[in-house]
Amino acid sequence: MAQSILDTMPGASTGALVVTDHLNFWGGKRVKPRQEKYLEPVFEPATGRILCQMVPCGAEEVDEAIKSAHDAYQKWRKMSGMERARVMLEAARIIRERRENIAKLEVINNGKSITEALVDIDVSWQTIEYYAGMAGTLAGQHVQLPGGAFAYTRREPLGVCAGIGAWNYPFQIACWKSAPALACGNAMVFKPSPMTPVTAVILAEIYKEAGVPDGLFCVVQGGAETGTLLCHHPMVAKVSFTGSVPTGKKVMEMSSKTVKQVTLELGGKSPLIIFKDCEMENAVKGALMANFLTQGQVCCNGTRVYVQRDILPQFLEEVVKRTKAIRIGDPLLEGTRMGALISKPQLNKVLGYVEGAKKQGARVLCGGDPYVPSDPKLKDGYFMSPCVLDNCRDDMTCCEGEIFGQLCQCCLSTQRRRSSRGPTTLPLDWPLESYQDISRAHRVAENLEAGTCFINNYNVSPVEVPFGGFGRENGQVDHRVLLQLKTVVVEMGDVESLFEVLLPSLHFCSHKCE
Ligand SMILES: NC(=O)C1=CN([C@@H]2O[C@H](COP(=O)(O)OP(=O)(O)OC[C@H]3O[C@@H](n4cnc5c(N)ncnc54)[C@H](O)[C@@H]3O)[C@@H](O)[C@H]2O)C=CC1
Repeated sequence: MAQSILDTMPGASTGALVVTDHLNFWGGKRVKPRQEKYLEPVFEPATGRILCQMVPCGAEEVDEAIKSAHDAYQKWRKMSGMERARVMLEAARIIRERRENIAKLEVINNGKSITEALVDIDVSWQTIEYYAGMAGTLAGQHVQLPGGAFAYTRREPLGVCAGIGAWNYPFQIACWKSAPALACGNAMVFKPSPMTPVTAVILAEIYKEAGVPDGLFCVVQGGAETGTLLCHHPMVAKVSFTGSVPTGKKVMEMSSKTVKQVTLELGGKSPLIIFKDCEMENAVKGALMANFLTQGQVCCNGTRVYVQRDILPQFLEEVVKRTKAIRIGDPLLEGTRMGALISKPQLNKVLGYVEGAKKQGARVLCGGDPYVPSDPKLKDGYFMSPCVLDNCRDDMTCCEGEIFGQLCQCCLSTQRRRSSRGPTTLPLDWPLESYQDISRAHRVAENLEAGTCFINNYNVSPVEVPFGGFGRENGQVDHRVLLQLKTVVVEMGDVESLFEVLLPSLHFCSHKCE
């Protein structure tokens, strides 16, 4: 049982946990996978050891989960917003109470530092709390019409929503997707990334414990094939996806076949602009926050850093000094600030970008190498020293695509040009502007084509604020795409028919003919 996994967490250490519990969840319980011949190993990034086996769900299992979610939806949708809110607040409370144990499990599966994982879990329960607060406020409109007639609109749930998650924020993404969906009266079948299958099922158990109807939040494990089954299933009303741009396009295309609504949270390649009137200490801190969270595996990171010429040497010196001081190692230790990348292929991909950047003329100011921590149990982990590049140009490979690693995040694209680059071709842009001249800050924000602009900070995403570059999650916008509007028109008098005038003559005529 998940509870027992969480119970073992207080004494958990890196390199010791093996997860053998079933990772699917529907009908209110964990479900044994049926396609065991297709099992895929899931690795603990800090050690390279096998943590568990993920068995993808096939068509029959996906169908069963969706039907279980649909049954729960029939009960949940009839509850008032306040009733739903109470259950959700209880779920938020349980998560808060178990935050440390959930965070530890997340670290073991994902490789990020415990300091960051704790923030993720806090953001998770806050998201559920926020949308619980909104559940009771969802209301339609009343419109008065002539002659005492009126119309009203009802804001109704869509039905069963599918959530497809990425591996960089496994538990948080499951909460970001489920909290607004459930608050609006929907059910959700969630598919985590096959690389991080462990914590979504903990969320399913917590929702159940809090009192949702059995099946309301289901978890199906798997990769592209299972995701495809969700996108094609006729009983799924909406797909909310987080991941890469190419997969997002496929999700949109598949969902269009059965006219499902879609929310896409995709990758990006955001710029970070540092003006010479910045407060240097904050600009440097902002650059680190923009580049190194979750080992650089964050879709909104500010990876292309444009610094005005006058302050460039000082800026680089400070950034390099602090980057070298980042403590890398066992992600479960309190003092660690950088853990391991998600997988060996991801590590190799990022190292490949470093080599490519060097060949194209970038200068490595620090890092960019595989890192072997002194603790022998971490020798096969996917660690890399965070890297700062100088002399980058927009046409370099490292400045074009999303890298998702410590190179990308510290790829200082410090071009000696006067103008800062315009929007990227990717759908996601979160530019940072760091300066003290606040009127310039607003002028630049107005003229950037971007989903979000941070002024004098970076990667600050409280749940109250809409997040995204293509689709939007959080804040007061998310729930609108999780509800459908039904208009009800009510007549209080007699029916006026346009055809009524013809009737007397017709009647007269037939009478005469008789
Ligand atoms: N926006 C974000 O937060 C994230 C962006 N990414 C970007 O994506 C890159 C690759 O990461 P992946 O995890 O491989 O992303 P991905 O886009 O391949 O996978 C994301 C999710 O979609 C599922 N999926 C894959 N193919 C599918 C299909 N045909 N139909 C339905 N679902 C499908 C995956 O199983 C996973 O749950 C990263 O290097 C990064 O650039 C990755 C994670 C998060």
